[in-house]
Amino acid sequence: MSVISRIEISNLYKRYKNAHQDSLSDINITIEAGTKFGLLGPNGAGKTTMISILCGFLEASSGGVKYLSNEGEEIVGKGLKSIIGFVPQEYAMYGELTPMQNLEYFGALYNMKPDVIHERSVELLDILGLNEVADKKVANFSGGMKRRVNLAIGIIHNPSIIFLDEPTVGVDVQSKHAIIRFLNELNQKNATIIYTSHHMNEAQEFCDELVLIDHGKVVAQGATANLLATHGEEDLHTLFIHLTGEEYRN
Ligand SMILES: Nc1ncnc2c1ncn2[C@@H]1O[C@H](COP(=O)(O)OP(=O)(O)OP(=O)(O)O)[C@@H](O)[C@H]1O
Repeated sequence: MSVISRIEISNLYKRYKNAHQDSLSDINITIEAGTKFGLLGPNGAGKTTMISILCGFLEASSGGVKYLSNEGEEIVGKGLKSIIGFVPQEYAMYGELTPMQNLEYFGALYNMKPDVIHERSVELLDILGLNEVADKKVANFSGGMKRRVNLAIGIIHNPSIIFLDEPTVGVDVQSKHAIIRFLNELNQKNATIIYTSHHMNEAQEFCDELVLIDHGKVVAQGATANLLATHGEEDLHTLFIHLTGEEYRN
């Protein structure tokens, strides 16, 4: 399998059916493999739309996304599906099943062998502090536990590019800490992490690179430290307000 070198997003536009304006407009971004990349913006900015297009769940209206190998070839089809992991904002799991049963189910969808699924599940549940509840129904779990199960499901097939839509929303400090620590560990093992968040402190600490979008357009992009220096801001929260304004978004 080819190793991913970068993701190139060029002249990307998205307008939903019957919408009167673009949800994404003229997006041009290159994401280098191995980065921790933040996709930030206020409510309705277009973050979920962008992640959905990047993962292939949604079609762009024009322009596109290319996953390129080290040899400069485009990675497509099954080869691409196997290297992408997606952790959605909503809980994508079966409440009546245990974490282990959920992982067995989703692992099978990736055509993983049962013994490989089992080994990987035991490892993930252990790392994410879920081994003691591996045989309990997910429906009774706390928000933080469900988020950790969501994460384990999204990466059961050991993807090298991991998309996460608000992975730390609505969880306690302990789960948030465990999730971020685990994402850092995955990144150290060369996984590319692309995530959205509303937590500016967390994003500032976590991301090497980020893009800030507002009303479907890129308003800033670059290495986190460079962006702050260029705009003369001390932290991402202030830069965010400076670039996107203070009015409410619906
Ligand atoms: N299925 C859809 N049909 C029509 N418009 C949509 C659809 N999904 C999203 N939109 C619109 O596209 C824009 C971008 O939405 P999107 O959900 O991508 O933003 P977001 O940055 O992820 O927001 P949030 O932070 O609230 O999750 C919004 O104006 C939204 O109303």
